[in-house]
Amino acid sequence: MVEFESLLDSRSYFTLVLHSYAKKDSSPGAEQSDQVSVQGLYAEQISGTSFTTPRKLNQRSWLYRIKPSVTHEPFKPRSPSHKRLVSEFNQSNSFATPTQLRWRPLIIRPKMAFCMYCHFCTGGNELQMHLIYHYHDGRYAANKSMENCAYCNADGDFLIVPQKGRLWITTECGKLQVSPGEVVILPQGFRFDISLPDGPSLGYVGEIFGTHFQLPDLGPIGANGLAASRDFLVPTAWYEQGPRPGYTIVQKFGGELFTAAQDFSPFNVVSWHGNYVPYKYDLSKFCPFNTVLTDHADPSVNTVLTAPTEKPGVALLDLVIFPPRWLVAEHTFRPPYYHRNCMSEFMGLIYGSYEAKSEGFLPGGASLHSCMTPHGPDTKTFEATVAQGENAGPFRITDTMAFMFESCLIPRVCPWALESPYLDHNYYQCWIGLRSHFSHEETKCKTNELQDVDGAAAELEGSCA
Ligand SMILES: O=C(O)Cc1cc(O)ccc1O
Ligand SMILES: [Fe+2]
Repeated sequence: MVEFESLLDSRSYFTLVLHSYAKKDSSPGAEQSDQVSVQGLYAEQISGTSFTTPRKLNQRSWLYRIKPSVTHEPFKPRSPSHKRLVSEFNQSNSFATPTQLRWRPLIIRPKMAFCMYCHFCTGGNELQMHLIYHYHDGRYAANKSMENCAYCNADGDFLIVPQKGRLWITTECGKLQVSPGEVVILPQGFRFDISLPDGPSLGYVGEIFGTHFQLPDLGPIGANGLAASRDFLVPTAWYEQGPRPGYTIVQKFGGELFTAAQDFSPFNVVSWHGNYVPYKYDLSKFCPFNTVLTDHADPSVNTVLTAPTEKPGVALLDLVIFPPRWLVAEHTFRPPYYHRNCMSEFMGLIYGSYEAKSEGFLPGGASLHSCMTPHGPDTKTFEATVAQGENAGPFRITDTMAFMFESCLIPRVCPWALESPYLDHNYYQCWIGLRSHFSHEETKCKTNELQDVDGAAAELEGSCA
């Protein structure tokens, strides 16, 4: 593994260029693309931003490979029955709903490989945004390693959040082992395969289009805190040689799947350098921030990565986490407040329990609170907090990792997510028991007291006159 230092610091004008060589002396020559490349390798560039994107945001890498990616049979559409599962969402095949939605954890059906059966449960629309941005998120379930095939997402970047079972991901830049508690970014265009060393694997997938993730600015926090760039890891170069008859590239392109046959492995990159590369991050390395005296900080305080839009501070997708931490706020309602948000919130739970939900939101489960949909702690959480009284001592939230994908786009929900047996039709019930704690009598009394004080003050003034 190589450290990803400063790669994500888009503000650094001198972005450190990473390089990795799987074989001695396979480093490129003085030029990116030598006429006779070092050790007979083909030089191939992969661009994650347009050629002319300003330098501080420009992302590209040079891959030095045994055979170039272009050496394959023509792409053919995959069978229509499978296309349905990954098609982009539009007004006719998905629904916008302001209802609070929650899904139970998925149970894995037999023989599902990651690349073929992504169970996306929500889609995005572009109505409120520049056309280039789309967004959808959901969950994956797989119990079969990919064999003799690689997946390539030509549309956008995948953010994968495993919840159960490790993922062994081979990419063109090398191998990444990603465990629950870690997240991995597979940027647009990179070919990868996923095998499942622990058997069945569950988790969440977000996909962003037209932009890439970066570290959030730290503002007044200063130069340190939240996710540190040195904790993002990229793979070291790794390659396989020799014929691979019947090898298939599965390419997601415009929301549909295509396949192309080739007779060699796409993982034939002997060395690479550049700043466009798959990477992973261990969420336990995150340095959270929080309230230290009163009031509840907005969850943005613990943003791991952000995919920005052109509007300052408005994200196409923020990855926010709720990690173990101390809650110390004095006479403050500590759980998440009741709220409605112009941003849409998709949440998942990797392990433990979530501070706003006493039951029903399980590891592997998911919830969706769309733009301006009211939500907040369930009745039990509220009542337990009130019962604790105003002066609860410091309390450590432990053994938990929840996360949120927060987006300025309004998700559209696919029919199979709304008709899913995992949908919790009783979700709304968790708030129905919230009763009024307001007492008109007490208020009246307090108002009278105030009037008395006013009266006394007037008397005092009068006596002074
Ligand atoms: O809705 C949620 O549970 C996420 C959330 C947590 C929090 O502490 C404040 C706002 C918020 O949206
Ligand atoms: Fe929320």
